[in-house]
Amino acid sequence: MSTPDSPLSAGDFVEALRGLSHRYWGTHPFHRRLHDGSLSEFELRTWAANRWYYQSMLPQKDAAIISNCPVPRIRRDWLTRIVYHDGAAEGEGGRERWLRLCEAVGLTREEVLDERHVAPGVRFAVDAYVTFARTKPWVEAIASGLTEMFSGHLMRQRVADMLANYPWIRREDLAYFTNRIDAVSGEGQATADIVVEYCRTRAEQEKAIAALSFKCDVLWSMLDAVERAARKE
Ligand SMILES: O=C(O)c1cc(C(=O)O)c2c(n1)C(=O)C(=O)c1cc(C(=O)O)[nH]c1-2
Repeated sequence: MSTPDSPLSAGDFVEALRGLSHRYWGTHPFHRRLHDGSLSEFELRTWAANRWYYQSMLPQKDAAIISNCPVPRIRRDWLTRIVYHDGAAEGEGGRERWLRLCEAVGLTREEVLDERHVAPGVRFAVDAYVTFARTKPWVEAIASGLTEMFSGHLMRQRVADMLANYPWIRREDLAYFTNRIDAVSGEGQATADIVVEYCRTRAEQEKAIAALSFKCDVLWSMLDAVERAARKE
């Protein structure tokens, strides 16, 4: 008989995780405006310079997961994420592609790298994500990254909408997203498989759901802070 303490089946567990999709930042008003073309150039620059902080901290978040994880197969997997963002050499990788997008919207590398535009709320939210990965059990940290299950569709839409609605943005400026779309679909599934494999008890499953919920709050708070910072001009 199923009780409140009995583990969810793998299917129900994944459904419960997917059920958080309405909390994902895809529906945030600022993202809606990014997609429908109504952002000013200043708002676009504010978005790109702030999201830089998220992009730049992802390798440290993934390194924290590796440092807490005793499973070689998973550490190996997470290493590829670090190399994906940092690149195999200087001037390559997701980090570099994000900087190119920043330049395309009119920012200099210098003003992105020195973080002068990063809003306090964005820094606070991103730092909370990194601290989560450093201090929580590795499987919860991995579960918090499951927002990637929701991001493939959003990124595909973003490329189409930005090309249609900001005529001065070229396809090559969006290489960060076009490159990321393929990576993300595979990674989202692989992450879900790991979370299902390692969260066996109901308590572990609930922690994973809470971790994904926390991450939705991180992303949502980032956009709240970006929206406010972009009002200043
Ligand atoms: O453009 C997006 O909407 C979006 C969302 C997310 C996400 O949902 O966390 C990530 C990314 N992009 C992304 O590019 C990326 O590298 C990434 C890594 C992670 C993570 O939590 O480890 N999320 C995301």
